[in-house]
Amino acid sequence: MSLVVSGLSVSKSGKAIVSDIAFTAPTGAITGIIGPNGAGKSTVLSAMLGLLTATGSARFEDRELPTMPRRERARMVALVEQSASTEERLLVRDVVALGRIPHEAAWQAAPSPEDAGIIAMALHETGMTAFADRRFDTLSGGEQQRVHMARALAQQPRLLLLDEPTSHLDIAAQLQLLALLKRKSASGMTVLLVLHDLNLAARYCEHFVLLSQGRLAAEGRPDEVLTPARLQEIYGVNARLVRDPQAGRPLIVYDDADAFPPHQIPD
Ligand SMILES: Nc1ncnc2c1ncn2[C@@H]1O[C@H](COP(=O)(O)OP(=O)(O)OP(=O)(O)O)[C@@H](O)[C@H]1O
Repeated sequence: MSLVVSGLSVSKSGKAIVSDIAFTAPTGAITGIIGPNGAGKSTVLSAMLGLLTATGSARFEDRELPTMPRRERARMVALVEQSASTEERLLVRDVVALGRIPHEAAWQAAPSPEDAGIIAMALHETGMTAFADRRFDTLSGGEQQRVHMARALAQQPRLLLLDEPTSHLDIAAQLQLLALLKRKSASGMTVLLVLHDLNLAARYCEHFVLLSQGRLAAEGRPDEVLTPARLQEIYGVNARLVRDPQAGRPLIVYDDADAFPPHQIPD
């Protein structure tokens, strides 16, 4: 069943952060939420889960996500945040085991054999098996990001939300992660992810949701959403679109950018 978002609005400090966002993320597909810095992408993910005060609707499997009881929702939806806080003194396998908590009985002291198998599989799928007995705070940024992914997989969600999950990953790890998400979506998981790399997004996402200044700017297939005119209007970049001869997906070739406008020059 698709994720259907409608009329989603968030205000903070009296200012509209996102307004009247509406889109549909199809089941068994990867939907990419794209848009410039500050467009409202992370805000939309948080609002969909009721993690901040919002109006509007985010429905999945006939349930209203923002108002669902947290534990019940965690059996259905996992979120990999941009910078997740983690109990740093835990071992990697214990961080991943946190993903099983929504599924455990209240009295359960340790993971069941079934849970242990699911945790081992999540470590394997993210290439983190060899790190299982390392302390989380000794890992590199990219390794930590993979552990957060493993924790989300251990949750066995039917809807997986990811906020810039590749930001710390080298190119091989980025491709491996996206291929993993592709397999998950092909087996029925609905995947929604925020990505800044538009070429990578166009390669792996079937559906795009483009945000700009807190509003929905476009929604549809990557080749429908990514046009040179839109890239100029929304990102302020000059680009040409060509087609990847093998994958058949759109490829963006960027022209050189102008220097930073004065207000963006770092101190
Ligand atoms: N408390 C607040 N008061 C005013 N503005 C805020 C507040 N919190 C967030 N914002 C603004 O809301 C906008 C949307 O933020 P959000 O993190 O959702 O953007 P984003 O699209 O995820 O950006 P990025 O790509 O940089 O991660 C930003 O311009 C941010 O500065």
